[in-house]
Amino acid sequence: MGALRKPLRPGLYAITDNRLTPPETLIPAVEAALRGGARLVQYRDKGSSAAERLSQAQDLSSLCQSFAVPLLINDDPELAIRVGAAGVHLGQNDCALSDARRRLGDEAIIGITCHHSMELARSAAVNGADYLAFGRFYHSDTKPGAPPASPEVLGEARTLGVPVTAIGGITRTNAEPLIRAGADLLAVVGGLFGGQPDDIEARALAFSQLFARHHPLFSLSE
Ligand SMILES: Cc1ncc(COP(=O)(O)OP(=O)(O)O)c(N)n1
Ligand SMILES: Cc1nc(C(=O)O)sc1CCOP(=O)(O)O
Ligand SMILES: [Mg+2]
Repeated sequence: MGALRKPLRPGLYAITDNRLTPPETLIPAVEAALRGGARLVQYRDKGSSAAERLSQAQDLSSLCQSFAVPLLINDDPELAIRVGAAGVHLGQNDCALSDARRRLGDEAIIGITCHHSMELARSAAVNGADYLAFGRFYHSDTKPGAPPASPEVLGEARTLGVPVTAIGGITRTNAEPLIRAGADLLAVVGGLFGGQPDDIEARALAFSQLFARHHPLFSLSE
């Protein structure tokens, strides 16, 4: 793996969910994740109106800036521009990486879903993706139909020199093999925001401690 580019640091990648982090708890929930050491945040909301999404993304953008942690917007480069987010996450059925890059500029962080495919990963790397996302690694209540992946792809993808993200059903108790296999970031919804809200910070901290033990570039103090 090369050094992480732009402001990307290895660690927990917190992804919001309009079911688990509804508008009234979104900001305290993400703040707890940031206090626990989340290194990247994604606003992913498949249910709210455009006006609600704008308001929530604005609030998240301010919060993430106060922690100096990049905020990415799922699927929606225009919303990312409107709220001054650091970038976007795009799947294979979302807008093309080249279009998003043209709209957001060279400094934007653009992550690409690669499922379990090195072919998709090579194409995303050649086209300037800032991280490659593989998954799902475990059963996911958030996205049960996501195609499965196995950890070997993480090690293979490291050879491309682009940061590698793992997603899908990840919890504190099943995360270690994914970091050891090569994940720079673990993208988590239910394993972070599911369960008791009071425990979010402790859950995030547990992920951070796993990175401290098993990722060569992780630093708790950064
Ligand atoms: C970090 C990360 N990895 C994968 C996804 C999934 O993106 P996509 O395939 O576009 O599916 P939706 O999230 O849009 O349902 C992601 N969002 N983040
Ligand atoms: C949004 C998403 N994408 C996936 C993929 O495999 O591409 S899995 C997933 C859901 C992640 O949520 P949880 O941590 O609750 O499983
Ligand atoms: Mg998408």
